[in-house]
Amino acid sequence: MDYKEVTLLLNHEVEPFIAELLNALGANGVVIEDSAEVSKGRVDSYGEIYELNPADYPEEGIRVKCYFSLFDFNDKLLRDIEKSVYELRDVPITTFNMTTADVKDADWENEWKNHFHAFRASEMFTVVPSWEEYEAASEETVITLDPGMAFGTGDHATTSMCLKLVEKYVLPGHSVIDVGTGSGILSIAAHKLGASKVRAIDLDKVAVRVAEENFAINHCADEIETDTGNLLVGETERRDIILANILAHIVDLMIDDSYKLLNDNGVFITSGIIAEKEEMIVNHLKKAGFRILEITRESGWIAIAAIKEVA
Ligand SMILES: C[S@@+](CC[C@H](N)C(=O)[O-])C[C@H]1O[C@@H](n2cnc3c(N)ncnc32)[C@H](O)[C@@H]1O
Repeated sequence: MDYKEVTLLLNHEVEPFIAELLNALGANGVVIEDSAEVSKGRVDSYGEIYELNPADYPEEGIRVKCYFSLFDFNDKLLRDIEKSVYELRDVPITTFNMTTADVKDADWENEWKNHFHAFRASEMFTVVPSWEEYEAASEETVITLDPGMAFGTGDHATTSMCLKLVEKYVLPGHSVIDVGTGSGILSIAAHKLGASKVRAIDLDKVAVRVAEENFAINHCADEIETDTGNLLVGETERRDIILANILAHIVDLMIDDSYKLLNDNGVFITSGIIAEKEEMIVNHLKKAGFRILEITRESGWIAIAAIKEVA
């Protein structure tokens, strides 16, 4: 299928909100190019700086590319994007520019590849694109990924915060369900940590296919169960760990079911929550019976680990 690419130039303050906003309007994928990345540089495990190509990044602010199928695209959509950006509460809009272009499906898949290089995502895990040669140091555990059209290269703040929490709370023998698995990255991490049973589900059929491909690349296709599914609807098996990196208003819908489906002392690890929604989610978690173990924060996003504590 061919897509319409919508490119937005925006000031930095919009960054924590723009992916959620565009996803809510039906975007099939969002890529954010941040001018600050060029000056930051990236370090791989040998201490070499990745040379980022400045031509791939805007001179200032952020460039956001998102993709809509031709069925969903029309002039009203562009007006809705502009209106939603200007309606963001407490965010000054000092730069706004929007252009569109036609892209072939294959071009969009390749767009990821310009921005995705091997990187250390947590103390233990290094995420490596499937098309890149990488020699891991002895202390690194590699997750090999081709995210294709699914979310989850690991370098989004929400994914990397979840990975760190997965590394901390998933223990050998645990049973895990990964709701909104995307590329499958968190399930692969849980498996590599010794989880004995992992189930990865996503509402999006394409994401489930991509996750299955990534499980195969990481030699764990036979050990991780996959399915399409809407949150925890229809799930009956109790788990030690529930993972959900989705969006605050969606996570909110699964808090009570998560509590019911966790074993005693089981942990719910969740992200995709913008800082402004922290209070709402924390209050709901506590009301459901959870105790908050920790909250981590990065780039305007938060991640939470909460325990179903039984005295
Ligand atoms: C932000 S991505 C997270 C991907 C990956 N788990 C990660 O941490 O990088 C959210 C995923 O949740 C899926 N999703 C959204 N709503 C869902 C729902 N109601 N039930 C299951 N999955 C859902 C999306 O299709 C997407 O793949």
